[in-house]
Amino acid sequence: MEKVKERIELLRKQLHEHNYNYYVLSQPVISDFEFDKLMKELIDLEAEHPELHDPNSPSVRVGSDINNNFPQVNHRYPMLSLQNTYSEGEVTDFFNRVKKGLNEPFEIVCELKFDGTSISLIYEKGRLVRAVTRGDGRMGDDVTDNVRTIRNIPLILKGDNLPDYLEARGEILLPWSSFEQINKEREEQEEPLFANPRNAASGTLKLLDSRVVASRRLESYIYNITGEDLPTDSHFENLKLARNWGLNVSDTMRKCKSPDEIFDFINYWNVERKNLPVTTDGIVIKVDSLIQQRNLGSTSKFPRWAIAYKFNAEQAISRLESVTYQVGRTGAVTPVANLEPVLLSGTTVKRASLYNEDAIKALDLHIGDMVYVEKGGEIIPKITAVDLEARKENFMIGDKVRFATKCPDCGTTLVRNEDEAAHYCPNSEGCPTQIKGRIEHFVTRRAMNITIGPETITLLYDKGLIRDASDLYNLKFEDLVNLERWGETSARNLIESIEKSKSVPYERVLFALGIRYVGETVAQKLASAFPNIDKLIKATIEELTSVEEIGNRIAQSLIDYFSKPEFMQFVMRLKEHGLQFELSEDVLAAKTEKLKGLTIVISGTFKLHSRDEYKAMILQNGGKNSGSVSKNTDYILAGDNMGPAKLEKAQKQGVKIINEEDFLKLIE
Ligand SMILES: NC(=O)c1ccc[n+]([C@@H]2O[C@H](COP(=O)([O-])OP(=O)(O)OC[C@H]3O[C@@H](n4cnc5c(N)ncnc54)[C@H](O)[C@@H]3O)[C@@H](O)[C@H]2O)c1
Ligand SMILES: [Zn+2]
Repeated sequence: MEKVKERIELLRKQLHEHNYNYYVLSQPVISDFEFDKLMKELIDLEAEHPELHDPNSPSVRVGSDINNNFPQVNHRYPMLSLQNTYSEGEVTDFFNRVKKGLNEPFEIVCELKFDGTSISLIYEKGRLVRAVTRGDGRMGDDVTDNVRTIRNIPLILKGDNLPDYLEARGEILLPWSSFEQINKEREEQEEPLFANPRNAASGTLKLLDSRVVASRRLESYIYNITGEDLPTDSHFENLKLARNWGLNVSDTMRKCKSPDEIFDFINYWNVERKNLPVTTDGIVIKVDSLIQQRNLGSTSKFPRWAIAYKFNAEQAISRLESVTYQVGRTGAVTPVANLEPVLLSGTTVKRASLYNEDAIKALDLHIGDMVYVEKGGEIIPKITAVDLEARKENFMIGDKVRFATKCPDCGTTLVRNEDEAAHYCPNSEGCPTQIKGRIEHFVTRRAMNITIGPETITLLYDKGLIRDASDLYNLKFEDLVNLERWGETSARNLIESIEKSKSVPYERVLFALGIRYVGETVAQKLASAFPNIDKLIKATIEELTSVEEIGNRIAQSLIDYFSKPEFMQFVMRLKEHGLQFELSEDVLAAKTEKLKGLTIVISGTFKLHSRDEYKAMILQNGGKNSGSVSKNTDYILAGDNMGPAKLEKAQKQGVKIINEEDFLKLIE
């Protein structure tokens, strides 16, 4: 008995933590399948031991995505989760339960289960007034500003017979193509990758800068209409009408009458879903009639009139042939597993990522091992386990995999910092891959936008014409025109493109330098806080971390960069070539110091300007914008629906609360 209690408590604790990683941080550490297995164990144990019931158990509560960066809003109708299963038998059980519960004819609607993050779009008289996340099911985060940037969410609905009050509920997702693009950029920045499009979508929806959200190409799929005076009693018909109103309803939903028809739908989409532009992780099976739905009711966590059947992630088994290492432009070394080619989710897989030394150790990997590979949405698949049974009878088994000690490119001894998982090649000045990688980053479209490909960079590097990106500005027409396969036009084009890059604005030049952890957004933040490079070079850790979103890790990386003579000389050479190392006149002219020294927290929704506009105004006027209330807060700029937690904290700390008009007077 004591044992069971301990196990239940441990499971609850673990599941709470995984919920937090998944919903709030958008960085899960275990797979959904493993999570669902733990949850099932908890549910089964709790069913056997009703005396250990706890209303706060993760088995009876919706996992919450609430963080304190957004105002919270109550849901008029609760937003629940779905009961889920991986077993066809449980789908049949569900069907029979419904049949028994209703004891009258009924119809089922089968839909794809889109794997993103849920949203409730509130339309009043056809206008989008609010968009709220699921939160804990009873209240969610108000992310209206961000949702307004999603192109297939109409701000005004079409048609005349619209209900006065309407909640369109659906999923916000990131198509595969955008997900891969974002992860490619994060990889270049050596930022942690999103495990799958779902985490990328939920992470994006909770960003504080709507402009970044707008650039990420989120999409919505609407799967439910709630409200008073709905047009019909059929969920299916209402969704069809919603499509005419302009909402994006998938045309894959089908009506079914029997378990067999449901299984046909499941089997069809288990194959066909691989051709969809977005991720799906199962199908949802719902009772069609709204009256029947109400009669069946809900638990505190999910409706009794629906169930989700989830697809298993696809796995393959293959032999590990070797482990090789790749060096990135910041010197980070990543291990790659080379496998005997094997078919997985329709593509031939030859490589899998191994992340870092700890991941290799955890798998206890040996060359020749039979390993399980899975494609969970990553750019390249990952190894999830080793077949230990197979190892026993395996005559081909080789050495235990040990992380490389030398750089595969330049032979320098690798280093690993104490609190980091990654190994680095410290030879930033002489390691060819790093040098070429930095030049490739420097010229990308979003940095200096110079039209030159990796092959040309390698060619010019091998010929000794460039040793770093600043040498691009020394290139002469004569240097290029005589190169093999080059002509006058290509030589002239490159010279012109290089010349043009001298007018690229300061923030993009900062990004182009390729300082570890300094991505586009960070570069923008730095540029507005330190309007020229000399100020940035002189900035202390404290000054750097006082800028919004700049933490210790980024600050330390900047300090390290500017303390290396080779990088300082590089920056000076770029300066001599005439690149932009300060904010342009017009940006500077608009700047004031009216809010100098003041820290302001923004909370609630506003009428006169958007949150982002207010944020920009604070920065433009020399103030600091912070996400949470603390003893350093000077003002709270409060709109409607300010989060109750923030309000209470503000009153406790005695922070002054001002409204939109007061704020605008401050900067008049
Ligand atoms: N790996 C982890 O650490 C971890 C942690 C927490 C949760 N999870 C995963 O998340 C699941 C629980 O998440 P959840 O509560 O959001 O449930 P869920 O994602 O399994 O199902 C409910 C959600 O499905 C979505 N949905 C998509 N298409 C739909 C449709 N056509 N009709 C209705 N709803 C539709 C809705 O947003 C709804 O909220 C777990 O089963 C687990 O797989 C994983
Ligand atoms: Zn090296």
